[in-house]
Amino acid sequence: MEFPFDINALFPEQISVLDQHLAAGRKSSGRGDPQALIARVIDELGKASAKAQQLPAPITSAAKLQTNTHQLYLLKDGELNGGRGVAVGFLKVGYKKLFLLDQRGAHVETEPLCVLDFYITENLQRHGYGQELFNFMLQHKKVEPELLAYDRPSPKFLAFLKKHYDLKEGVPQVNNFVVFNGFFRNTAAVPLRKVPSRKPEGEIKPYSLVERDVVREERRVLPWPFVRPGGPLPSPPVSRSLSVGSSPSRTPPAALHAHTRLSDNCRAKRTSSLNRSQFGFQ
Ligand SMILES: CC(=O)SCCNC(=O)CCNC(=O)[C@H](O)C(C)(C)COP(=O)(O)OP(=O)(O)OC[C@H]1O[C@@H](n2cnc3c(N)ncnc32)[C@H](O)[C@@H]1OP(=O)(O)O
Repeated sequence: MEFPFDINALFPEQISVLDQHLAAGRKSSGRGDPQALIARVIDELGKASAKAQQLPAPITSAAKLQTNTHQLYLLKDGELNGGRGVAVGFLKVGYKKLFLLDQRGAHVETEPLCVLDFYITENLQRHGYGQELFNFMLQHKKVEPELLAYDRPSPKFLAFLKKHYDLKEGVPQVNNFVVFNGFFRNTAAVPLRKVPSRKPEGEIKPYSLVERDVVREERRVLPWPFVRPGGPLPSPPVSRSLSVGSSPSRTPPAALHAHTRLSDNCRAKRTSSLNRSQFGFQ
């Protein structure tokens, strides 16, 4: 995604880790307030992500980032757009308190790191950028992919997780999050924040109200999947499957460190692909 200002001046690193302060490590050498320009990049990427996922409104924006404790990894390609750089995409993660079901169907109260939003601009998808961004986050957060919770992953994202990290056996949940088999097997290594068993009433909702749900709340009276008295079961808000891999079959857990083994492949693929697709950026 191109912008009418110098992306390289705004984001000195190939991947910038942004939080509520909207600072990317260096003051812009161009015109304008760096924070406002960073906000503009986040807002445009957030809008494009929502459109790609057919969400009614963006779940990622500068304003939302400023009022949460989420982290947003922003990937640029500094060589494109005549050396001014382009914003390639972003990955947003954050901790969420969740009730999850383990393989035996028992409720587990957790606070895992969750993947909340993930987007690579359309014309750069399937070039390895997504894997580069995801691997960076895994290393930055020191976490393995099966130890994360995924907020309503799209079909493309599920294909991505299966291909790159061998994540395919999901543990069925009643909320919108997807976790994979290794999530519960490796709880010793999970950056789970153990939540005290006794919580004030209502602090944790049986149905986790997250950003995607807040968007939906603006259009609905009752949150899915609760049924209106006497009414039919409402449909999910978007036409994406809400859980995956409910097969009872058990396969060996995904090999740890798969992402590091694959990172070289992803770079090689992207480099060759880029030669065919460096035109027509939005
Ligand atoms: C919790 C959430 O954030 S859910 C929302 C996820 N985001 C979206 O769905 C937005 C649109 N999609 C995208 O932005 C991207 O496709 C991402 C972020 C899912 C993946 O980023 P990419 O740069 O495309 O991934 P990368 O190139 O590293 O890996 C490619 C693999 O991802 C999967 N993938 C990517 N695009 C597609 C697609 N159009 N159809 C099917 N699978 C896809 C495939 O497994 C693909 O491997 P393949 O080309 O050999 O089939």
